[in-house]
Amino acid sequence: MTLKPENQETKQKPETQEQKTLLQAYGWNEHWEAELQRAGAGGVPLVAARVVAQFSHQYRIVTEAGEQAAVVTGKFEFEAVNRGDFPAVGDWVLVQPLPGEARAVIHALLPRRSAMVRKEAGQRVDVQVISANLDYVFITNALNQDFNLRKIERYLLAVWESGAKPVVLLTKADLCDDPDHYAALVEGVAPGVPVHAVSAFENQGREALADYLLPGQTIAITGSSGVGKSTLLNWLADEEKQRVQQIRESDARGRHTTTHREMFVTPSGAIIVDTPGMRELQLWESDEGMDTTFSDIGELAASCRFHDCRHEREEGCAVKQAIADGTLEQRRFANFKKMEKELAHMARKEESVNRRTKKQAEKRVSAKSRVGRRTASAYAGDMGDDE
Ligand SMILES: Nc1nc2c(ncn2[C@@H]2O[C@H](COP(=O)(O)OP(=O)(O)OP(=O)(O)O)[C@@H](O)[C@H]2O)c(=O)[nH]1
Ligand SMILES: [Zn+2]
Repeated sequence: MTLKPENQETKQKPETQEQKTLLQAYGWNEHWEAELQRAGAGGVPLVAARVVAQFSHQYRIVTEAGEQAAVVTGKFEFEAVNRGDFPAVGDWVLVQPLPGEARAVIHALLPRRSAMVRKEAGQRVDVQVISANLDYVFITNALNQDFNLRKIERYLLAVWESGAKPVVLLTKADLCDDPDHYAALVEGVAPGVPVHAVSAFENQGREALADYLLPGQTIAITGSSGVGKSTLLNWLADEEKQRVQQIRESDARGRHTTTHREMFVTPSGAIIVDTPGMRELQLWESDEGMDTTFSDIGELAASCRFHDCRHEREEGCAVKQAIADGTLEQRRFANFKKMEKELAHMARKEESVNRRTKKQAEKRVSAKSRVGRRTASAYAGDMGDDE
């Protein structure tokens, strides 16, 4: 008699704990729980999942039940206006598990807390989300001849704009006699941003990263080719291989960790994102990011005699004065002007594209109300159905 309830407990308890652990290991928390409640599950039984890898039209997701392939619903695709509306690595999505089928179906996206976005100004501006819901982005720069403050400024701009918090990692500290000197230079152009010198080769500076590598925190690494990102990742994930081995012994799910993926959980519990997109990040700037990255110039500009001073040949220009007396570096100002110009160029492109996209969207809506009536039954169970 006394054995029975105990048995029941041992049967149920590990299962629910394990299932919770898997999603939580990937960053699920009260915030997402609240978003899930807000989204409401409609008529279809939907479960939460995180996107861990993205291919052109297919995703790998992790649900409480494990990892699997997924595609978006036809409705999702139909309603997407640009590429940014589709799921990206790091997104939390609501899926219909479809037992017995190879792929789950993604019905909806929970609102993003942050997004690294790439906007391409070619013939048209296309918005692409490179990764979503990052807490920190490690901006890497090497402590050798490649050290480049201007590059760091550009990355900072992109990270501020994303909504994630930037951290600058100066890699290959073993190649440098005075890492502190360079760290101070970075601090000069990145007020308030943490800067750490590290060396994967000499296992140096790892303690400083412990502040970020916390359970449930999602972190991506960016920086130019050759700065040592792969080496850094292997260094950070060193114990991961062992852990995967352990999981595999106790739970078949561990096997999934060997398939292709762009997101993994480190021994410390932090979730690392490593996608080709983050690696070859093309930098895009915005007004908001500009204000944060160049707050010093903004403050100076407030003291210029003319409100609309362009800091070129104007009388009483505080920015020019700061350059003359050495408090503002000419090169930093030049970088600021260059980015400002690129921004203006992007903004003009975007404006004309927005006008076109709006027209297309209007067409879609009127087409949808026609199609909607015909295929309403097919969508009947979909989330947020407004038909
Ligand atoms: N001295 C020194 N060299 C390093 C360190 N970390 C990486 N390297 C070397 O730097 C080179 C580039 O390292 P990777 O890790 O491949 O650089 P990456 O940023 O991943 O490069 P991509 O894959 O092109 O993006 C390799 O030759 C590494 O051995 C370090 O801490 N110290
Ligand atoms: Zn001025």
